[in-house]
Amino acid sequence: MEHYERLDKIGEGASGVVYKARDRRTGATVAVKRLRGAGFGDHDGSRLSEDLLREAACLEACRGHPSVVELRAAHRDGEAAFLVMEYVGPSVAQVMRERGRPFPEADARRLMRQLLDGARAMHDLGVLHRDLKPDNVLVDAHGDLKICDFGMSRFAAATAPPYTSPVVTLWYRAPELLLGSTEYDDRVDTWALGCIMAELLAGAPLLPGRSEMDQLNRAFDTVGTDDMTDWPGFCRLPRAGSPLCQRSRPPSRLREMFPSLSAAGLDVLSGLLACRPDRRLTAADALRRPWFTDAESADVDQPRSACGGRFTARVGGVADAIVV
Ligand SMILES: Nc1ncnc2c1ncn2[C@@H]1O[C@H](COP(=O)(O)OP(=O)(O)OP(=O)(O)O)[C@@H](O)[C@H]1O
Repeated sequence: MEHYERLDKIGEGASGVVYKARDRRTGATVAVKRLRGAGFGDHDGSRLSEDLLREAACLEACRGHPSVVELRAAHRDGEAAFLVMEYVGPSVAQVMRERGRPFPEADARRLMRQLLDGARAMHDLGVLHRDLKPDNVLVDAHGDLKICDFGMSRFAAATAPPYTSPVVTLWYRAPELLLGSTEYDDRVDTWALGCIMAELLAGAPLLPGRSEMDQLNRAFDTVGTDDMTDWPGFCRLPRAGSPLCQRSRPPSRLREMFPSLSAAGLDVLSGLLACRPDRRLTAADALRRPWFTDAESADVDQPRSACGGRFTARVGGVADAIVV
């Protein structure tokens, strides 16, 4: 890590501390995430190596997509493990806090197009992010978004269920996860994207629950249960017997909560926030809805399709150095 001069601390979370740094060889500003040190029961540091490899592998798979933060290097250095990434900018959470007011619909649509395009690409590659939230979406100098923090990610294609539960920060956690599902799919990410879309449009979190059951109650009260109990996977959910699932609920309140949102915007929001996972939009489905495809939105938004094409061709080679 001698190539990097550490500058300010820019973030800290459950999995590590993130610093702004300067690459002494190129002068480029980068972000260096130091993963948390080996803990109890990890005397040989094997968990740290595993965490580093998993996060690096998911980032590397998505490398070259304009909506995913770019991995530059990964290092295991004695007791410590580091991920070196392009430096992007503040998180959407920080930007929203400073802005203090909602985004207009056209801006929200442009941002959601970028996020859904990044999610579609990662899901096509078999990567589940599993922790999408405004803190894990960064805003670059052009106002474009990049998804970061793949610390909870997994290659779904490489491992069959059961998957770990719980994943995803509480306020963005899908109903099936709150009900204990271990057989979930990429639609846990699209639920989280629905919560982010609502937050961009409202300027405040949609479902700020205080506990898992409070979170589920808020989700059911806001979007309705969508006949959740008829979902074929429902009876396998560990918490299927919860009284919260038996209570009758009013239909979705999203229209009433977002009175000025266009019908096409509400169609995407309700589709991402469908309670039943089998009725929820995937990222690819969402991008095919009229909100994104009609002539007006296609003309007005900046579709980063040139970059999307570049991603299809994939950036050649691997990151600078993956040393574990
Ligand atoms: N490439 C980057 N460029 C700029 N800032 C970044 C970058 N990567 C991370 N950050 C900042 O650091 C914060 C923490 O990073 P990250 O989410 O990867 O760590 P974490 O320990 O997994 O956090 P959490 O537990 O909250 O999910 C981010 O919210 C963001 O503000």
